[in-house]
Amino acid sequence: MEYSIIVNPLAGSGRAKKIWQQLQSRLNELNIVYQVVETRYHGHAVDLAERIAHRFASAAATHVVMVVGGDGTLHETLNGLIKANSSLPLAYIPAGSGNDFARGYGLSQDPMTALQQALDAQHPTLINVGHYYDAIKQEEGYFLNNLGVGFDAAIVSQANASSAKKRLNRWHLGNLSYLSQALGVLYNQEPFETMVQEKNGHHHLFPKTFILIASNHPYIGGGFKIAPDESLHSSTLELLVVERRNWLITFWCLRQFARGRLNHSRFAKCFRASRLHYVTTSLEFAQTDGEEMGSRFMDLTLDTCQYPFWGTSLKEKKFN
Ligand SMILES: Nc1ncnc2c1ncn2[C@@H]1O[C@H](COP(=O)(O)OP(=O)(O)OP(=O)(O)O)[C@@H](O)[C@H]1O
Repeated sequence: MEYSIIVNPLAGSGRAKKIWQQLQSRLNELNIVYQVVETRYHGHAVDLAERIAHRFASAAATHVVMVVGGDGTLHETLNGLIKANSSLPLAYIPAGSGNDFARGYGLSQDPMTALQQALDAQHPTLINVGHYYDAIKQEEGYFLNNLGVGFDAAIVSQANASSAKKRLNRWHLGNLSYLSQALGVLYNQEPFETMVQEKNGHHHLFPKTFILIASNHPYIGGGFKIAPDESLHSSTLELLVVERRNWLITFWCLRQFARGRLNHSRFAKCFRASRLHYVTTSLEFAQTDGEEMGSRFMDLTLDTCQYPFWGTSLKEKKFN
C-alpha cells in the first residue's frame, strides 16, 4: 500500500506536529511509500483530499489517504474525497484534542498503535457516514461523528472566537476553554423551537429545545457517550432532543450526559432511524464534527451512506 498523508500540524493544540515527527520516523524505518502534505488554513484538507482523489483515481486498491489530526481535519478530508467521487480508503491517526471518531471506530488514542492498526489492515472496512441536506441553504455535506444545533454548537463557536482559547492552547489546555464556554452558553442560551417529522408522517414539536444532536456513533466532545447504542456499522442515526425546563432538570440532564445516560433519561427524546427530518425556526448555531456551520435556520434531512475505512479495530466484534 502507498499512502497520501494529510497532517494538520496545529491539531491538538500543536501536539500533531510532534506526533507526525514520530510517525514519520516509523514509516521511514519500515520503508513505507508515502507523500505528505500539511494543512495551511481552515478548510485546506478539503482541497488537498480532492486533489489526491483526482491524482490517484485509478489506484483505490493500492492507495490510502491517511489523516494525522483531529476530527475536524478528518471531516474535511472525507468531504473532499466524497466531493471528488473518490473510493480511496481513508485511514486516521488521532492527534487532535477530541478524537471522537477514533473512539467510535476502535482506534487507539496512542498514535503509534493507531499507525500499526492502519498498517495491519488487509482490506477496507465499510463504515456508515452521516449525510445532511439543508433545504434552506440548499447545502449538503457528510459527517463522521455528529451534527449538533444549539448548546454544543454554541460552545464550539464561542470557544473558537475567544482569546482565552488561544492563550490556553499555548499551554496545551485548549479543552479548558470549552468548559468555561459551556457554563457561559448554559447561562445565556435561549431555548428554541424544533419540529421533528417521523417517517410515518408523525410530527413532534419541541418548543423549548436546548440540545439537538444527531449522532453516527456513541461519542461527542472528547469521549462523552451521547448515543451509546449507535455504531459506525449501522445505517441508523440517533437524534437526541432535550428541552430546557428548570435549572434543576438542566443540571440533572448534564449529569446524565456526563455519565453517558442522557438518551435513557425521561427528559430526553430519542429518534433512531436511517432517515431523519427536522426543522428549527430561529437562528441557531450549528456544528458538524466540531466544525462550525455558522448561525442559521435549518430544514435538515439526514441519512447515511458508506465509505471505505482503512484500519483494524480494537473492538472485538469484526464487521467485514
Ligand atoms: N494551518 C492551519 N491554520 C489554521 N487552521 C487550520 C490549519 N490547518 C487546519 N486548520 C483547521 O484547524 C481546525 C481544527 O482541526 P482539528 O479538528 O483537526 O483539530 P482539533 O480541533 O485539535 O481536534 P478535535 O476536533 O479532535 O478536537 C479545523 O477546522 C481545520 O480546518
